[in-house]
Amino acid sequence: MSAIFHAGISGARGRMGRAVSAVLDAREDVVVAARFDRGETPDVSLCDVIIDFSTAEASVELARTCAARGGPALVIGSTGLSPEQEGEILKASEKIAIVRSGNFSLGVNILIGLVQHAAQRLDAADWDIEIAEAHHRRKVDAPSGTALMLGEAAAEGRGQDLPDLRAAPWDGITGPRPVGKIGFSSVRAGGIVGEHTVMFASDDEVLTLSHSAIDRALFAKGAVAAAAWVRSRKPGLYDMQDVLGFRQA
Ligand SMILES: NC(=O)C1=CN([C@@H]2O[C@H](COP(=O)(O)OP(=O)(O)OC[C@H]3O[C@@H](n4cnc5c(N)ncnc54)[C@H](OP(=O)(O)O)[C@@H]3O)[C@@H](O)[C@H]2O)C=CC1
Ligand SMILES: O=C(O)C1=N[C@H](C(=O)O)C[C@H](O)C1
Repeated sequence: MSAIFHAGISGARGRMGRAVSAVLDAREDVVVAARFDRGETPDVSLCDVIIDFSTAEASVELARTCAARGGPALVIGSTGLSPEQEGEILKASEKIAIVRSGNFSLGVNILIGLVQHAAQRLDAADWDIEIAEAHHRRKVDAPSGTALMLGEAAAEGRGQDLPDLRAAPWDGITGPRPVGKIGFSSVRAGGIVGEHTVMFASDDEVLTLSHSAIDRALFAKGAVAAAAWVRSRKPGLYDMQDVLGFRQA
């Protein structure tokens, strides 16, 4: 059995916080040293690593707090961060090790590689890319963090940055589709855990790559694996591609 470590849960009473709690409680090598939510000041000194599924603002605040004292390491799953907030996380990662990902599932992290591969090989002049996602009615951000990661992978495949390729939402008299843009669409309904589809469409054929999350325990298991991985890493900003060994140093 691996050495025991002390974990904290930020956003502990939320949907993901409860899922993470269940995964941690089932492990013999983890002591849950802190659980906290909105309005509670955590004693982060009790933890080797904190798993955070809360809000963009709360994640930035937590990263600042941990960076200021040189630890603990963080696993950040919150989505909907602005570019400025992403910059704050990057800054904190100069002092502490952080794994940040919009999706901790193995399937989505394989899908990212497939999307990049396809985008690299399918000529932007002929192939349009559309990313569609569906989530439960309580989700507050759109497009989902996963959809944006898939968009980044597609843009990378085309040798560009997503902000340069992201299409404005199709609504009203849009005119013809601009060549090479990446479109996004979102559905919010019922209890859908998480559906993502990347469509590559030419005049002659359509290639569709998709992923369905069946139980959010999936994300919790991935986040706990990331926590076990990151607690002994040097400061830096990592993602699930690093945790899963998909990115070579
Ligand atoms: N990366 C991934 O794989 C996944 C990411 N997510 C993302 O995780 C985040 C949380 O999702 P979910 O669990 O469904 O949302 P919930 O709203 O169910 O949970 C969020 C929790 O965070 C709490 N919170 C708010 N402010 C703070 C704070 N300052 N410090 C600590 N906790 C705080 C909330 O409290 P209160 O209710 O009082 O505001 C709530 O209990 C979202 O951004 C979501 O998109 C979700 C699933 C997977
Ligand atoms: O809010 C959720 O529920 C989810 N959020 C993540 C996202 O924004 O992609 C991951 C997952 O799809 C569930």
